[in-house]
Amino acid sequence: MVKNDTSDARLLQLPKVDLHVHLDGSVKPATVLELARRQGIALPADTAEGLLPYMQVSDDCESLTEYLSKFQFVLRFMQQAEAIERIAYELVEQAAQENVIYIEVRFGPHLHTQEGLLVEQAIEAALAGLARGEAEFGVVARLIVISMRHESEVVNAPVVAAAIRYRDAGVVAVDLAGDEAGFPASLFRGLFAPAKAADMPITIHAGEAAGAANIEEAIEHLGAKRLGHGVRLKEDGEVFRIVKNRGIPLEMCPISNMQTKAVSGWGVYPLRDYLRQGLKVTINTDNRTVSDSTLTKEYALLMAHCGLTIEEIARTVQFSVEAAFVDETARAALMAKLEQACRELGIALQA
Ligand SMILES: O=c1[nH]cnc2c1ncn2[C@H]1C[C@H](O)[C@@H](CO)O1
Ligand SMILES: [Zn+2]
Repeated sequence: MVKNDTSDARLLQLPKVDLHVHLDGSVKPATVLELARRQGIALPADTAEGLLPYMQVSDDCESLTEYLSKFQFVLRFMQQAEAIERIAYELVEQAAQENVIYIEVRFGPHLHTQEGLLVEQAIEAALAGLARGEAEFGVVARLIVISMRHESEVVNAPVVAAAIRYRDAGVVAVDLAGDEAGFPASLFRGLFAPAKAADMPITIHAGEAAGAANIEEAIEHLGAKRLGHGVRLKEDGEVFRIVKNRGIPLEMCPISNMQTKAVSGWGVYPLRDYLRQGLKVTINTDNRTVSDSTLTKEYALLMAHCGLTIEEIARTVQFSVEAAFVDETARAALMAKLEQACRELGIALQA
């Protein structure tokens, strides 16, 4: 059994970077209790523990589609600016508790407009919560704006446009998430063209619930600079070479990948092979509540099940710093923090 508190205490102390974490998948159950009371919404349970079955997937989750069904419950409580601000702030707080030094939080602003909030207001609320968290906890926190695959171009185009307008205010990239098997990347070439034209970084969920063709499409036609998951890259040698030769980072999320059945188990999880074959692999949580994840836990599971060393874990954090959507001054500061801590912890980093 691998415990949440890992056997190597250095894992908790290691400075971390979370490049792929969804806001609505990382809401604390205790916060839902309070928001429901304040918003006058009835709940199916009256304790944080009792809410978990509604907010977390179980081990017998069969697919990404089933995994995605968990988000409906929590989105009901995230329709007001105040709630979004608080949840963003609390996500930075959760990250700080395990020594995350940089976090890119992602959310789909249109999902928060069911009660009249504007996309812009949702973005501003998330940015305000991240800024408050950054000021209080010292974790540099930025926002990625998501378009959802099941939404029409009429809904998604203004989301991408808004993301571009908020670029200087803390939105660092745009993303495409949701049902990958039902909505291939090729449907979204037009959607991301304005982001490409504005030189706004693009990351795309690809190769999670569908094959490597989506990865190729995301890179060649949507303009992806990073890939969400990319687990199924190994299915196509040519696409593998494209990702490797261009140094495109993979935002892998191991626990989530097990739950959505992107792979059939830890024994065939390709992360270590990808790393040893020279891919820029990063390790992320995806959804801290839905997946019951922390980075510390992801690292411990990878060491236990896939044989990663703590040096390899630190190497992935280095890749995360290199892949972060920040300016070079901020990147250098993050790298210096990581290097200093690794020296103190006795973890050898690659030069
Ligand atoms: O792992 C994922 N793959 C695809 N879509 C996802 C994943 N995790 C969360 N989402 C979706 C559900 C959320 O409501 C949405 C915005 O965060 O993004
Ligand atoms: Zn994701």
